[in-house]
Amino acid sequence: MANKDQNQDNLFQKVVSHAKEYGFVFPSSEIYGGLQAVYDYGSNGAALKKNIKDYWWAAMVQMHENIVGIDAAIFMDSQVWKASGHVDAFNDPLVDNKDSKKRYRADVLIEDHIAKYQAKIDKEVTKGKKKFGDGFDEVQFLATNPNVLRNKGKIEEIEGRLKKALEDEDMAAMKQLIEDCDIACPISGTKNWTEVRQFNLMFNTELGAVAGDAAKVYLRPETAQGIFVNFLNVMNTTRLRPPFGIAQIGKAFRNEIVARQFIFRMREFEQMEMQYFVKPGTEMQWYEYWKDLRLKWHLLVGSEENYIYHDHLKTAHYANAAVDIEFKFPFGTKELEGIHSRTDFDLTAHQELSGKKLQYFDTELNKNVVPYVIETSVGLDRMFLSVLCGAYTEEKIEDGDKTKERTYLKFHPALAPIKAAIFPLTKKDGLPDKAREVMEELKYDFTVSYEEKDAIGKRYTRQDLIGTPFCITVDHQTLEDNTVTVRERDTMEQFRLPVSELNKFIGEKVSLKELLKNLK
Ligand SMILES: Nc1ncnc2c1ncn2[C@@H]1O[C@H](COP(=O)(O)OP(=O)(O)OP(=O)(O)O)[C@@H](O)[C@H]1O
Repeated sequence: MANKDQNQDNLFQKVVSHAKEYGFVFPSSEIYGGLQAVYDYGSNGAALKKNIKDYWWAAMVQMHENIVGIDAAIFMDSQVWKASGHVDAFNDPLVDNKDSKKRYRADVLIEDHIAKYQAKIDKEVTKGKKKFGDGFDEVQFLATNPNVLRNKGKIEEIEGRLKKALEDEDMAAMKQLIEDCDIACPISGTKNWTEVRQFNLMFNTELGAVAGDAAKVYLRPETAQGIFVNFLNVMNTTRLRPPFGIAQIGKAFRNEIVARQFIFRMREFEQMEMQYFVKPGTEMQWYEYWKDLRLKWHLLVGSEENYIYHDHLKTAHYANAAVDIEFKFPFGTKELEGIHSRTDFDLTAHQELSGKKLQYFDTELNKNVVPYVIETSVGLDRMFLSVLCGAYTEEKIEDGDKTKERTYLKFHPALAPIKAAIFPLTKKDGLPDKAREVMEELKYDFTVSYEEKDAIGKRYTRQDLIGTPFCITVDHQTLEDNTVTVRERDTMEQFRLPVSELNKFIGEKVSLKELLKNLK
């Protein structure tokens, strides 16, 4: 267990370093020390991110004739966030240590404390395995060992109290739990805590130049509300009626208290959300449809063993069913995408506060109705991280009598930042000119790169590290018969192709159509 965790920790550190070293993700304002939980995307990262967006947009908007895209502003009337419940309820419990001045999420402090009891149980199991060897019966051991039972009891007790305090939004109970658990600040080592209080995750600023007149506005914490407030505009301009969807990709901002795990939890991030408006009573059928289709979308570019569904037993105040698609990140299996049946909560709330009817005329019922909504919501940055973690591959390869390590990013070609790299074998004999000619043929359709520095082997390695699926080498034979060597990233196989066939060959491999026609 400990070894496995250690490997996973190492793997995560490697992915984070790789992302920086090869131009995928940099800490924001790094020359000034970096801004916590804010990141910039480098040349390869920006290209990968764009390809993920295109993949999502094609699957959601282009492939569904009843789904359209919009691009709403980040700033919205602050009444939007009153109606949606964010002003009153988008909170996390927060506690400060008075000595270190460090701020924590109270529930996370308690969960980290619970993890210590779990670690004690794991240690007992390791000891048991050592002692009893092949005769070790783990189930029996867990059910009877007094140390295990004591620690299990502690976990159950603390979890129960935490759950109740969160449900009741009882901050005093949360503080009491921190005291009863004797939790010390990891930085100062003291137990000198402030009261636990609710902390609203929305950032706010002022709109308007004249002091006093300026209105408070929030940076949107989700893109969904931009869709709800445009429900009528879209219906009126597209003539769509339920079932239909509105999709959007855009930035969202949350002042997360615990910002860790790289781009998994950021303060500025992007969401790809779609709200599907349906006739009341049909929502569960559409919920199942989207639950199924969204997982299939992930599986087309990822390995099946990395994804699971996690049904929510307790749903948010606005939902009557909710499921997460979770991904096995190296630091744990965590939410990647949420599919929520949001009922008519949002439209009804906006209808009440704005006084505008947010309804459609249902011809079967012969009356105006507020539709129900199924939402699919995936973080673009989290998707990026899942794709990066899934692609990071280290393997041993035989090279004569030596064994070498090879690291590469096994992106699906449709997502790879660069589709093909073009190399002249040498810098002599007119090969660079010929290679430039090949590049000219390809660059209008694909993102390609040209390299002539270093030996071919080194150039292959550099492209492997950024996940380029094809390397194309122009050699002396090219000058005679206009064929090139194509080397495939994953198999490292090489074969010759006429230059005239390259567009078609690469086009099929990276085509969203080839990928998405399997999305059924
Ligand atoms: N701080 C964040 N950084 C990056 N992505 C995020 C962040 N918060 C949410 N997301 C992404 O947006 C999606 C939808 O947001 P939603 O409000 O359902 O998340 P959430 O349940 O609050 O997430 P979590 O429980 O991880 O905070 C999430 O599935 C996730 O992919």
